[in-house]
Amino acid sequence: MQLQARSSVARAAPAASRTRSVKVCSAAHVAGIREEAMERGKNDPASAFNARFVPFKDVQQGKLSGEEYSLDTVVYRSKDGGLLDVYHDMDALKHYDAAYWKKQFDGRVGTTLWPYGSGVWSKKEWVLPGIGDDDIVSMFEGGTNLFWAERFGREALGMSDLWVKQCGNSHTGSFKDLGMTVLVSQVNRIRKLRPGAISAVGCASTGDTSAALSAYCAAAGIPSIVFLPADKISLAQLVQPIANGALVLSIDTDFDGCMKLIKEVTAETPIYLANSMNSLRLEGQKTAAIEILQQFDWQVPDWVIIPGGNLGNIYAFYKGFKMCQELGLVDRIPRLVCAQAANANPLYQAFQKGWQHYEPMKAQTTFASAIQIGDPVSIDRAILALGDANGIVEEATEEELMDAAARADRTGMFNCPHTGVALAALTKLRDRGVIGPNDRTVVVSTAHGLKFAQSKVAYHSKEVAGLTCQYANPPVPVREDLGAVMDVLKKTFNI
Ligand SMILES: Cc1ncc(COP(=O)(O)O)c(C=O)c1O
Ligand SMILES: N[C@@H](CCOP(=O)(O)O)C(=O)O
Repeated sequence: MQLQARSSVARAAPAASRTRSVKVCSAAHVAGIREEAMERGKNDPASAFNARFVPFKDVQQGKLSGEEYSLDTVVYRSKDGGLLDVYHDMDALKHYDAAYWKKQFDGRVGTTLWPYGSGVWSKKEWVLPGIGDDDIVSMFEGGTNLFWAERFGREALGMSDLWVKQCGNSHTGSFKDLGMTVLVSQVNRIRKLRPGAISAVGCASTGDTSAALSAYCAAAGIPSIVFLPADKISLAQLVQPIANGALVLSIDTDFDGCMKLIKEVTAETPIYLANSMNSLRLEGQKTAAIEILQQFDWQVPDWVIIPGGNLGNIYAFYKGFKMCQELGLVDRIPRLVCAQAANANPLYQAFQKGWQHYEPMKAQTTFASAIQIGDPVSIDRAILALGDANGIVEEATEEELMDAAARADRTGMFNCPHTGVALAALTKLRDRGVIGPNDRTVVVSTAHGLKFAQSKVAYHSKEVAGLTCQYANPPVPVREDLGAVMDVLKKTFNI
């Protein structure tokens, strides 16, 4: 749909400035927030924009084939079985200039105005423009800190401009919240439009998608089902969907086996698929890229390094950067690095072969358990993203990823093993001189380290077979005796 007339839409002031800021915390006011959002929605400028599903192949070929689906349709694949993409009416968005969008997005930071206080929904016009504010299920996700890794950059890598985007500082402890707010909001809308169309929402997971899905569904009162590979996820991740009341199936297979099963189940039942094969998820995840640019005052970093497993997120970041470029907010996009565990590295293998040959693999056990994936659903999306962003794929062994996480922890972080994979990839690219000492570089931290306490404890206890654990810092057992305590202090600090 084209924007009718610029003047008619432009007359409406931005929603954030038209409506009083609602500083509300108590449950008694919640109905008020939703009513106000509904009222505001009647002339919401976002409704002048339009997004729909198109075949991903059309995006690859840069040409629309005419096959398209409303976002209210339950569909995950194009007619030829390929992936879909959410396609935005860019001409409509272009009716507003870059200054308008920057002002709009910047003006919503930190607000409690529903739903714009969310880092995702603060970009609503670029995400799901057609959804009513009242249908949105949000925890005010996003808005995560961009940590200047000053000491780690300087001491470990000789870098001056290294940053870590802390996507794990989020409601369920990973970046998955960004995509799940979008998917569950759209499910909420479809269930209101067509009761019975979706009876529950399901996913296969290595632990983070399941945590986010179960939390957002629980908030909305929607049943959720998660397929987990038995004994292959952390205890913290296992307990998350259990606590949120999801139906948890612990299946005697790996993630790829769970993914195969959930695809079959969702093809045959009114259970809606919540994995990133469903491109709605990526619309939320792409806002992390936009947020990084915003946090740098719309200056473009040289490199962004992202750990990759099912490979939806690397494409989501690319899409976020690309939209900012196409709409004139920035003049280029950063170079992207996808970092994989050496034990689960099908993308790395294909990159090594110059993209001439790709083969799924049986992923081996890795401490980076959330990316223990051998048959990534978004392989084509990742290849497109890396091709256009002059990208690189790097890998990290178990020792490299655990050491990198532990070493960076010593400078004030608390990294999950997947962030360790990205930090190890960065270390290798610095060693080879690919990334320069003054290059502005962002490492995307995808989950909170507290979800992976078990493996961190094992590392610091030097209990990992085959690893030297050179940055281990085991606790010192001491008797309840001042002399004994003083002995340890004197030895450690030479006092
Ligand atoms: C913590 C964590 N990091 C990285 C990833 C990789 O993201 P993607 O599957 O989108 O490549 C995942 C999930 O796969 C994850 O849970
Ligand atoms: N790491 C993921 C794996 C599934 O990825 P998805 O983005 O396709 O849902 C998880 O936490 O389950």
